[in-house]
This record gives sequence, C-alpha cells and structure tokens, in this order.
Amino acid sequence: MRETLRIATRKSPLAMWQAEFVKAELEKAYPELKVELLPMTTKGDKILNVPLAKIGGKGLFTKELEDRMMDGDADIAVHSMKDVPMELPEGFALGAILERHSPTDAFVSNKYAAFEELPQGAILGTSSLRRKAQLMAIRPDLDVRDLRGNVGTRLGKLDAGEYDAIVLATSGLQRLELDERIRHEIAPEVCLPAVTQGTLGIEYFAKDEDVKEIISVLNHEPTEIRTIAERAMNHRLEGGCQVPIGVFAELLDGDRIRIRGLVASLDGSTVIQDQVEGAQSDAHALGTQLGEMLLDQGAKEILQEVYASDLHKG
Ligand SMILES: NCc1[nH]cc(CCC(=O)O)c1CC(=O)O
Repeated sequence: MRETLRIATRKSPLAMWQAEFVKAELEKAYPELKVELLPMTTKGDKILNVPLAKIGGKGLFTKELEDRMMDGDADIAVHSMKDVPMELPEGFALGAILERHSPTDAFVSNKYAAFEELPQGAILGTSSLRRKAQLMAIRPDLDVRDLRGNVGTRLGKLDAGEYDAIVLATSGLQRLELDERIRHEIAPEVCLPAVTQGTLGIEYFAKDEDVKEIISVLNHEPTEIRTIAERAMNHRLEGGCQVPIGVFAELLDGDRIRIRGLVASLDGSTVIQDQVEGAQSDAHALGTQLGEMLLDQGAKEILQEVYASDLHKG
C-alpha cells in the first residue's frame, strides 16, 4: 500500500475543512498512512463578482484539481457532491461517497427568527436560483438579491446590513462551527434541497486502482444510493446547480426509496413537483423516471426558458 496519499483541495475554509475531515477519516482507518493536503485556487473561486448562474461552466470548481491528479501531483480530490458535474471528465471516477450531513438550507438573520417572520418586501440574499425560486413561490413580495462568496464573506455581508436575511447550506455552516448563526433549518417541504446537498465525495484518477481500494472504506452505502437517485434525476433534466431544480431522496423501511423532485421557473411563479417510490436497487431508474415525469408536466418548457434567459448567456 502507498505510504502517502495527497489530497488536492480548494483553499476556501469550507473546502479546507472538508479535506481535513477526509484526511482525519483516512488516518483513522489507516494509522500507518500519511495524508497530505495540496491547497489550490480554482476558476470558480476567482470569479466572485458575477452571479454563479451566469458563469455556468460545468466543473468550474473541479477542473484544476483534476489537472493536478492527471499530472501525478495529487491522488484524490474531495468535493461537495453538489458541485460535481453529472458527468466526470474521461479518466476520472468517484471512489467514495461519505455519510450525508444535513441536506437542508439554513435561515440566517440578525433581525428575524424565522423565514415566516420576514416583513413585506424584506431583502433576502442567496446565490442559488433554486432557493430564490422556491422561497419566492411562497413569498413573491420578497426582494431576493444575489449573494456570492464563501460562507464567511456571505455572513459578513449580512452583518454589514446589506440583507435582512440570507439562506445558505446548513452543512456548510455546521462544518465551520457556525451553528449558532442558524436561526432555523428550512424544511425540505418548504425548500427542496439541491442535488446531494450536504454530501462529500472523493474523486480519483480511475487507473489508480490502489487509491480506489484505500478510499472505498469511507463509502457510506445508504448515502451512495440516495446520491445515485438524486443525480439520476438531475442528469435526466440536464441540470447543473445553476438551474432551479430541487431533489431529495429518502430511504424507507423494506429497502424502499422515495424521491421528491421539483423544477421552478426563475421567479417561482410556476413550480412543478412530483415524487416516486420504489426499490432501493432501482435508485438510478427511479431518479430518471422522476426526471421524465417532471419534463412531461412542463419542466421542459421551464428549463428551455431558463437556459435561454440572460442568466445563461455568456
Ligand atoms: N454552492 C457552494 C456550495 N457547495 C457546497 C456547499 C455546502 C456544502 C454541501 O452542500 O455539502 C456550498 C455552500 C452553500 O451552498 O451555501
């Protein structure tokens, strides 16, 4: 077995936490193994003044990490699965899906205790079209404004008074020990999470079979099944994280799985949602089926509109 395993990681505090977490888990499983971090900056980290939806570009946060693995400078990359494109570049694979952390979105505010308490026309910050569309579907009066940057930057903008409240991933806040900033977690029934939100995955260079063997001890099968189901739905909808798509798979008794899915227009005025249930062994087919059901019910027109809109040009 290798004596050293090198993790390519983005430099943001959240990405560093995630890489350190995987390092610790690997060293727990293999006390002899030395795990090193190779921190780097990606294109997605540099472009901060443009809405995330506008830069589009699949793999914005993963390309540079893959280049280092291809060059042989790193063995694995740790990702928020949410940011991983539905199809990996040739030669790369996912070797482990870790046990899911909280999938929800968190409501954070210095003025209001709950989303429901926001007054008419309140200014809400979020970088996600999915959050914007679903929250505006319930509260069309809200003034939703773009909010980019890493978790610390976003909280800083809230504290500077630029927003009445912001919404961001619960897992990101918890990982950075910022739990006390969370006023409440928004229930999936109110805001369906992004595909695989709260799940970490490990990517490796597929020809390195010994690396795959090492990291496979961290794979969490129930999370893997949910990940397969959610990514299958997203793949059928051809959605990146920059379209208003929500999906949430839950495992039920008797080896069953239920997947809820949603596609919304940008302003939340149209919301299409449905769900499927079946055997966990059919997770992939069920996810695809749910995607097709949503397309048939009008998601196709909505997505065409989203892709054609200004947000997706350039
Ligand atoms: N979009 C960036 C991003 N990618 C993953 C997370 C959170 C962690 C996760 O989902 O595992 C975040 C922050 C956020 O959406 O607030």
